[in-house]
Amino acid sequence: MNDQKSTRNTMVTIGLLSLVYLALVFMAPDRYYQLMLALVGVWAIMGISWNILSGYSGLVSFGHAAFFGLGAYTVILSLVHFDLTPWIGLPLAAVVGAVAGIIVGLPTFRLRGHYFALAMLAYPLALLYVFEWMGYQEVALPMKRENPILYMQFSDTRIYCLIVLAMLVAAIYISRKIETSRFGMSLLAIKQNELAAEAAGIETRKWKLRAIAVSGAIAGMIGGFYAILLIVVTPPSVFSMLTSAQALIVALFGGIGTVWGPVIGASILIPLSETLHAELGNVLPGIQGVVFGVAIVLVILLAPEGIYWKVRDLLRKRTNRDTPANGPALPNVEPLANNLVSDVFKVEDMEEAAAGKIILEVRNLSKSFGGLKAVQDVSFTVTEGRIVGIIGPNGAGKTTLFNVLNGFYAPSSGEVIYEGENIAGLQPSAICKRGIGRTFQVARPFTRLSILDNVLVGAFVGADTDAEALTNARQALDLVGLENNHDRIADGLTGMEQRLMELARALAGRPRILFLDEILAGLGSTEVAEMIGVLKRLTKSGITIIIIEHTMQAMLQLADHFVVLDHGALLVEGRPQDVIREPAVIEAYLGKRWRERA
Ligand SMILES: Nc1ncnc2c1ncn2[C@@H]1O[C@H](COP(=O)(O)OP(=O)(O)OP(=O)(O)O)[C@@H](O)[C@H]1O
Repeated sequence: MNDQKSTRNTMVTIGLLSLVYLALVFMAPDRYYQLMLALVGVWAIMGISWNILSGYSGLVSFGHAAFFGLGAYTVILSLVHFDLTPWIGLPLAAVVGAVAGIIVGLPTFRLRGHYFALAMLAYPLALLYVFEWMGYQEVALPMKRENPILYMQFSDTRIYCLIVLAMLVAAIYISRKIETSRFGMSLLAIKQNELAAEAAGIETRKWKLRAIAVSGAIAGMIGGFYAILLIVVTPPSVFSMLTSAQALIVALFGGIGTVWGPVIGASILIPLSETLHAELGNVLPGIQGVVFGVAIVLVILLAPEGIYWKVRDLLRKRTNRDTPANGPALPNVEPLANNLVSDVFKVEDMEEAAAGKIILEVRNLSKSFGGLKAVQDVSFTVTEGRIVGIIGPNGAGKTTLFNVLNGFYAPSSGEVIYEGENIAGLQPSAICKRGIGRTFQVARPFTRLSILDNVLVGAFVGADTDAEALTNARQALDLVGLENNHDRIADGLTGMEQRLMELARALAGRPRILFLDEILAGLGSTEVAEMIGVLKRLTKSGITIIIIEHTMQAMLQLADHFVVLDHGALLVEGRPQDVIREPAVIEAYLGKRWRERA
């Protein structure tokens, strides 16, 4: 990510686009076409604003007209009432947009998915009626021809194009900065899986609020500029559904989740809709809406993530065809004997473990769902550098226990002591920040990102700077044996590679304890052996592992200590070779056939 090459490429692309834009502006035959080019810039910026919140974080907004309209009214009313120059009015509109973003975000981020999208719809509609009620049905820009530079009232439309180009370059720059920093990575993680993001130490609420503030600021500023271009502002012209829809559609059409999407979308859709409106507007009023409607249908059918990603996927497929696949270099570990028990139990290790330092102490932990006691009064300790296996029949409460230990559920009672502090009930991100990482049962790769960027998402929590995060991510890839494949795109990784990548993501946060939820699920026997080798190597570097796994054979090869749950309660705990001989464990979990084999 954030390397010099990517910054240079962005700068070169911005430079080339600016040259093309300027050439078009100066070749444009009349004012009409110049105005159209200015509008391309306006909607590209508005699309970028939408993309910063919705494209990166996945929180779809139908309400960006609220920020746009507030910006428009800020500029025009401050000029009408206070004679304030738009050069100050525009930054003021950005501040108003940012503040509005935070005010909207605070209550609305409590909602998820469709509920968030629908709630966002309400804000511009409410503002539309509020501004009408306040008597601002039609506010005209006061003419100040005596000082066109101070009041941004130029007779040459090309100057507006230059201003919008400068704002577009700034918006692209800001958006790229976000995209390639921990800000964008955090938003992408939220988009993929908000809970997993929390578990990776990302303070999701904080990043979402930052995103809506930046997004609102950009929308407010460009709304203010639109007011100057439009000369007359009415509530429907800035707060309408079409305004929000246009921001959304240029981004969706061009490519969601990338800064170039809105630029591509606006460059195609705005000239098309404006030209059709000019040519056919008399016979087909509302033709612009039709263009945007058709665009959205086409994009859903042909390229659901937009033109940018479609083209990129096609180019990548061609490149992959031309160059032989660079297979993954899996970690060089000796496959462990498939035959269990005998060679796994090393008494010396166990004695050493017993003498080790206690890193985690679970005291009388309980979690109930209504009347159901999913975890009941569970107590055990975890020794540093060891692997603790949590086992038990289906519904025994293993996942619930994991979720309480990771902060996804607050316990009904009990304590979890880590480094002298009771961490039970803290947020997942706060627990992760203290050095406790987690992987999930279902691997969740960010398919558009490289392996390195996927891992980087988890690295920010343990790093003060982006450079430190990058170093940690590379080291984590090294630990799991994926360092040679770091620039491969995550889409198309094998199940084993996805698991290793997810493990590296958790490791990149430099955890002292790692919770692994069925990390071996879906792997073949050779892969299981390889993964066991990787995990054992990790504990040699001092990491403590707590793992849920259904495959008993693998658990016996891995764990130094078993905690057995049944009906939410601790059935027995101890050394694996002792635990598997316990009649209660055989009865409740292993079954009679196990006794016959043992
Ligand atoms: N969010 C929830 N709301 C209500 N009941 C729940 C919830 N989560 C788990 N349970 C119940 O708590 C009990 C323990 O479930 P849990 O998923 O922790 O068991 P488990 O040992 O992980 O099972 P498995 O091995 O099948 O994953 C089950 O009876 C389950 O139905």
